[in-house]
Amino acid sequence: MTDRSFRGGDGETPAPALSSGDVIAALATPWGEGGIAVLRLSGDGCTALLDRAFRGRVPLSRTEPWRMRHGHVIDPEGEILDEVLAVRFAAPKSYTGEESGELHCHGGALPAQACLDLLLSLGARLAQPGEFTRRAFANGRLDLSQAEAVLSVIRSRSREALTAAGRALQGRTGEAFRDLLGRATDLAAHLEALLDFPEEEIPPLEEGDLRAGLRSLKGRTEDLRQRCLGGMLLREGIRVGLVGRPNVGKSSLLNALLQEARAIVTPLPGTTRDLVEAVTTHRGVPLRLVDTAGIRSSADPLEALGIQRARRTLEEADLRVWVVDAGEPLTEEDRELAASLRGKTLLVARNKTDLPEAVSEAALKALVPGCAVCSVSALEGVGLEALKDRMVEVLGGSGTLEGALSITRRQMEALDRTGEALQTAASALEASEWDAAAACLGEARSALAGLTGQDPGEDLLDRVFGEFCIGK
Ligand SMILES: Nc1nc2c(c(=O)[nH]1)N(C=O)[C@@H](CNc1ccc(C(=O)N[C@@H](CCC(=O)O)C(=O)O)cc1)CN2
Ligand SMILES: Nc1nc2c(ncn2[C@@H]2O[C@H](COP(=O)(O)OP(=O)(O)OP(=O)(O)O)[C@@H](O)[C@H]2O)c(=O)[nH]1
Ligand SMILES: [Mg+2]
Repeated sequence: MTDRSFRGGDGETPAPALSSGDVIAALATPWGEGGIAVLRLSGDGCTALLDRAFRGRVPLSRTEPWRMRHGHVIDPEGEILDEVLAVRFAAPKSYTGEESGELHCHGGALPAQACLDLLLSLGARLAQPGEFTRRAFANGRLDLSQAEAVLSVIRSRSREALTAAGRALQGRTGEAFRDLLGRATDLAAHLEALLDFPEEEIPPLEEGDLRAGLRSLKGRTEDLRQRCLGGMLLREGIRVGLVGRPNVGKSSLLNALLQEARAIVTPLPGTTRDLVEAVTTHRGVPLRLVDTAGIRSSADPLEALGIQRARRTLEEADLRVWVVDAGEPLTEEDRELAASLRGKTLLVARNKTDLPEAVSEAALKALVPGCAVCSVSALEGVGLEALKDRMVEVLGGSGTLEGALSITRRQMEALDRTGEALQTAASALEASEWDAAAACLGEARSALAGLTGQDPGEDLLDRVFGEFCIGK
């Protein structure tokens, strides 16, 4: 058999010299019991390294790449560590774009650990979090938004989120970013050319063109922002605080929204003390609902602590649902709470609409102007779908989530910066302040360049890939 000379690490075959740190290895599947555990390697020389650990009918290096082979992983003493399948990828046709390989071991922490230890002892280095994907990025296999999308795919919590992440992984987001950057660059070049004119001689026609170009760029940026906002919602979800005075039915509403008796409900005001959190998914958007203690002034120290937490949730949530009892006239507590909610992202849930009406929608709209009021009955399960629709809409998932593109918070911030810079540029242009307009356009371009990942700094890459798990 041809594989005899490839008996790995038995002292007969000297290890090929590896430049240190070139070959990375890691477990690509979770630790613990499972069907299969996949170890992956990447870097120049990883096939030679695998030859010393894997014994099949023929050495892996002599097999056709991209085809699975059966064999055993053998330690330096000749002991079989596991029966495995192995595959090699020839550069550049691999995930990382480098020479790569995989060992598919029996699932379970021990076989995988033993095989990984062997690979490390043979000269591989344990990969850092996200290092495979980082190498794929460095080798131009993925752009930065695709790399970030890998994580979104992994973390998707709904089919809709997976679709949005899949679009980004296919490169849709990167394309859109590059398109905007290209247009911004054209505009900047146009503007620079005009700056060479003495001020009074700028042709009015050119000026009109420039304004129109900027308007269209702003429009495109806003469209993209909407699609990305949808993606953000699908990826990150919304933290929704259910707040209100005691006994209005916050816990009942939580339970009704979850269709599960999660929180304790009693007719006594002051039932809920601690925060009760639970997630439900609506139109693909994870809604993290937080039930809180009814807010009132209380002498009970325990209740007071709960109320403190309720107030903190009120401050920190992405969205507050102010729950009101429609069957009882508004109290001073209601009015105080309404005042403290003013200016925040808010929905009103007019609960207990199965009872004779004491509080009308109009009265609430007058109390919190511009705020949507949803009439519901937690008891009878009325109006809950509409309430959930509104939760998603209020945070910008209006229109459709259909064309949503998954992006990260980092990307969303850069897109926001782009929009703001374009807005300022437009105002400057209207006022014929050319230099200011050029500066703002420059800002927009640098924000977009951060998005397309052209020339990213090490710290940015550390931040992006540091979130990944080892082996991705
Ligand atoms: N076993 C295994 N499953 C996996 C991965 C992997 O690396 N290994 N992936 C990784 O995370 C994902 C799939 N992504 C991948 C993307 C490109 C290539 C690749 O080798 N592309 C080459 C060769 C294609 C070919 O066979 O011709 C290319 O595009 O040139 C592999 C995986 C999910 N499933
Ligand atoms: N008729 C009617 N009663 C409701 C409705 N929702 C809740 N209730 C009742 O109102 C009372 C208080 O409900 P909870 O859900 O405990 O109210 P809460 O706002 O969580 O109260 P605290 O935890 O004390 O702040 C209970 O008796 C519920 O059965 C509703 O839609 N209609
Ligand atoms: Mg409660």
